[in-house]
Amino acid sequence: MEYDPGLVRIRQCAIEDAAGPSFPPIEFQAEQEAAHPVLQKRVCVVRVRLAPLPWLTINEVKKIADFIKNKVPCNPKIGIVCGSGLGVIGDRIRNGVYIKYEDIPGFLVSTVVGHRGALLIGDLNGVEVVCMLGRFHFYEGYPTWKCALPIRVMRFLGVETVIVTNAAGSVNPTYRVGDVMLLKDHLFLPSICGGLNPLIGPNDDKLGVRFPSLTTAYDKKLREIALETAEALGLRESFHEGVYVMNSGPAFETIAELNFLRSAGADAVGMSTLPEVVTARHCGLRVLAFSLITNECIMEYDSDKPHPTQEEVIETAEAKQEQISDFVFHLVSGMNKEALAC
Ligand SMILES: O=P(O)(O)O[C@@H]1C[C@H](O)[C@@H](CO)O1
Ligand code: HPA
Repeated sequence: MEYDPGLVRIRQCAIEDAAGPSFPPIEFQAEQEAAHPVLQKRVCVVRVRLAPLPWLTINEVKKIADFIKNKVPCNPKIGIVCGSGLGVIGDRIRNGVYIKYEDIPGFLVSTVVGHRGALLIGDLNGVEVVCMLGRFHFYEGYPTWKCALPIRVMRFLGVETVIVTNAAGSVNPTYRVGDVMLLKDHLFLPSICGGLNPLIGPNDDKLGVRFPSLTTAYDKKLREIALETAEALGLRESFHEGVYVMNSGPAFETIAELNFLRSAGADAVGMSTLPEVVTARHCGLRVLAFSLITNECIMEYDSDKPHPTQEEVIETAEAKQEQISDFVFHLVSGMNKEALAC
């Protein structure tokens, strides 16, 4: 259809100005030309379609939580995110009800091997928990805020504390494959270098503050309970506290990158967890996070050690899964006792 392109451009500018520069793309379609009844001029009628904002509002997140509560009446206080190969933690849950991610409207789907793709709600050692059997990664193509959406859903299910787990490679030479590192701090590279913080976008003050502090992101008391649990299980020697660094993935790191990360203070490197931790702290959840060290990172050019592969990651996780699930089984009980005593 013929229309005056100048007129469309003017209207487009006006709408973009009003909407602000961070608005998502706006589509314009010249629909028809008509005589303006008052101005007695021919004008172009334009249909404007505003793309919806990409972020979910609190009400939309609540709706997902309500859907889950309607399906499974529940009141979980602890949420668990299972990293690669660690879904076996769910096998210890009694009277559990599974909800596949694909059956939850507004949720996402797991696309990675080793991630089962379901929520499991039930009793873990006397504590009601909601467990994510598989998580969402940035490298799957999900924006970081979406990777962390389940954490907000957990918050609206009533969760107060989250245990976030992952598989990671060690850059600390004292760590061994099969060890566990409790996160005491992190380097969120995709956030500080790439602007990929999950809290970017409109902030709802009802959920959390615009500028949350992460100085004490990893709860000290929960780490103490975790170390006591490891001690009681005879695992203390293989437990460490350290700094986790997130690489966006999916490529594993180069030797130069690993040496750079080590010199920056990292102990272990992975491709997940931090969007969830930041989102959890923003909405007031306490966080305990740990990495299972599934491989040693290669830091020297003349090394003849095997290159890291996802198969090795899953293999180590599977070899250690019973120990890890036993640890989490006892850990939730200790955490629950502490929460009740507070
Ligand atoms: O979900 P996690 O972080 O355990 O997934 C593992 C670790 C890396 O993200 C990726 C490559 O091994 O899988
Ligand atoms: N690098 C990054 N992510 C990982 C690794 C690693 O060596 N191992 C498991 N996840």
